[in-house]
Amino acid sequence: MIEVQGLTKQYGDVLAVDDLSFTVQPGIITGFLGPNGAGKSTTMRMILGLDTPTRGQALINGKPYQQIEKPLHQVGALLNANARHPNRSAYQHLRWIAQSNGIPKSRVDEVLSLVGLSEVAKKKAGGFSLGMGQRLGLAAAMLGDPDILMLDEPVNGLDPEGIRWVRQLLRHLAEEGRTVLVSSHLLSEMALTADHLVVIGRGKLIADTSTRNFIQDHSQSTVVVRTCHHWEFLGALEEEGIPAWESTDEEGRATIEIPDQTTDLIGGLAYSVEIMLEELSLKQASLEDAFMEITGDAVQYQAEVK
Ligand SMILES: Nc1ncnc2c1ncn2[C@@H]1O[C@H](COP(=O)(O)OP(=O)(O)OP(=O)(O)O)[C@@H](O)[C@H]1O
Repeated sequence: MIEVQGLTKQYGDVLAVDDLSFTVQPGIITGFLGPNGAGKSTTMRMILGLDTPTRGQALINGKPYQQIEKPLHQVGALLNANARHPNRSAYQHLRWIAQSNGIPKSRVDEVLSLVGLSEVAKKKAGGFSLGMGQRLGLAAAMLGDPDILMLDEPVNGLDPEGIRWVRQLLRHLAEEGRTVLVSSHLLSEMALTADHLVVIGRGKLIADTSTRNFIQDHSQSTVVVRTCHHWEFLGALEEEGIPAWESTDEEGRATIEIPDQTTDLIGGLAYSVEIMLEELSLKQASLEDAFMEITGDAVQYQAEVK
């Protein structure tokens, strides 16, 4: 389990992380979501003891990272997939990490096979593609067979097959009962990967909820109706106490928009009041739009500081 309590990081004038508190539970995939510059990497670095908090603390299984004995056996992290020596082979890279942490050679072969790099294990890592680099980073994170995995944007730059592979691997690791925290700036990706979401914007906590609830709360659907009996139908809606507003479609025709209703109900109402509809459709707000809206301040902020 990871516990973040009042975590704050100030870099000069920039408040990168602002009084952040959340818990990451084992057995599920937790998505750490926020636009670029929201403070995800800084938070992860503080959890891993690579950056000192200005205030607050982060605990891993009840202890600050620095107090953990054999940390690689408890926490595996992928922060920067390019952190490898270009002239070392994948095998040498992992062997070096394993050796300095008392991990047997046999485990190197195991993780290479786990990430599908066995066949290129002897090749220089400098020539690896982005996807192979991510796989090598994941192999390094799993070397100590840790209970906790923290991965910063692990699917960045991967092709669809690579993304699916990472998703399946994370699912497998969570099903084994591990704590999995994975960051991303893409809600669409996290909606498919994570069970739970911790959403931040401008260093602040915006949401800490199940992915299902987050999607339900932020994906609004609106029924759109077009009818020659425009005013009559608006009156019928009012009589039923159903809120609606007037709008126009792309061709400039008058429409009625009815939020949070189903086409079944609105179609049924039209039938019951004997009004013919020329159009009855459902407009779904994109989840990504909702995400941009709630984290919008953070994007604005980014534009200002650059
Ligand atoms: N070492 C540093 N010195 C000064 N400012 C920093 C430093 N590291 C991060 N920042 C600033 O802190 C804020 C948060 O950055 P951070 O990298 O944690 O965000 P992020 O959510 O991980 O973004 P990204 O998805 O782009 O990696 C940004 O405004 C960034 O410019």
